[in-house]
Amino acid sequence: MEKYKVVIAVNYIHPRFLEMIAPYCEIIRQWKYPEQISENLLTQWISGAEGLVAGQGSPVTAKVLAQATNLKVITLPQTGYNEVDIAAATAYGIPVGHTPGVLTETVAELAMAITLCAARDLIPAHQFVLEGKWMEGTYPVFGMDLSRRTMGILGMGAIGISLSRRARACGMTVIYHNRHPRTDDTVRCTEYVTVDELLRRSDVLVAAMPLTDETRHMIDINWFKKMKKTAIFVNIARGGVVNTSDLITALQTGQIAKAALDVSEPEPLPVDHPLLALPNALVFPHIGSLTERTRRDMAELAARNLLKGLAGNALETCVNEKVNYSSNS
Ligand SMILES: NC(=O)C1=CN([C@@H]2O[C@H](COP(=O)(O)OP(=O)(O)OC[C@H]3O[C@@H](n4cnc5c(N)ncnc54)[C@H](OP(=O)(O)O)[C@@H]3O)[C@@H](O)[C@H]2O)C=CC1
Ligand SMILES: O=CC(=O)O
Repeated sequence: MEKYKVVIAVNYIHPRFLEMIAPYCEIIRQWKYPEQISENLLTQWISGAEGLVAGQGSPVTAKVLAQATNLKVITLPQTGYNEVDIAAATAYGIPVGHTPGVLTETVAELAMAITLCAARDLIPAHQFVLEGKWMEGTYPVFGMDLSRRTMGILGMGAIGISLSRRARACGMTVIYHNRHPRTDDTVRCTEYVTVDELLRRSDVLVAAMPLTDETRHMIDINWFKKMKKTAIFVNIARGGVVNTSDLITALQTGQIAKAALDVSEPEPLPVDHPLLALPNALVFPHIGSLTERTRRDMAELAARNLLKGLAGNALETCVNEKVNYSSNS
């Protein structure tokens, strides 16, 4: 049997993914460097590919897709699909697979964890012990308790809902904003509010929406000015939903109290980036779904989506359902 020709344009791929596709696919090109692959190089590589593995940092633009004459499927071993021009993929009839669902609880758990780290000053407190300062006196910084506070979630989707359950378990009131209020039972005990009300009332504001043309740099200084000066801003969505220099200003001027960020713009964040010089910003290296079990589940779902698409069968989790194979047959 002739193997399908596949290009891997992400610099890390879980071994389980490679193991699952090995009997059916020949990897004709694989990007292995820490920086992201350039649009020009991907444009050259794509012409012979039937399958493309893309994701964090791979620019699957309209220019790249215009050369993808043999491409049957794109698979992303992640949920966010902001790296792919979905309109162009759809126009070319190429289904794009991603991995929602299998990582939801894991990412919500991380969101809750970094919220707690920021609220209770956990990392500086640990540092205080490591530096031997405890011998000189008690830890001098008061934290903020979460119970009887309000969490505002911007983007009440799968991850937002899972996070809202955790926040309520901590005794928080949960309010949220989406473009459309949810009508299902999952948002029971939460309140839909306008953006202005979300900003005004939140003690913790969490960004959990996708990065799109509409949300890019949506959270800016005008938003921070409407927030409480004691508020914590948490980002588990994408760095690009925030104007980073405005966030730095807000943290420097006391417009908000703290930030806890699983994602940043750029990624990776260089060590001399001004965000890292701020004592009230906690930055984590995009580890929302980084557990052994979840990454394996994501790898397996991404591999199944690739193999199904290559065989002309419906992807299990498709971003552009309109061009998924089942809807064509
Ligand atoms: N840090 C990490 O490791 C991870 C980060 N992510 C990020 O989290 C994002 C969300 O994932 P998930 O919850 O599964 O996605 P979902 O699609 O389930 O939820 C997204 C929610 O965002 C809302 N939304 C979309 N656009 C806007 C907008 N302009 N303003 C306000 N709300 C908006 C949607 O509601 P409506 O359409 O009504 O507006 C929807 O409820 C992903 O796109 C990804 O970027 C995902 C996984 C891991
Ligand atoms: O950020 C990770 C993802 O799955 O999206």
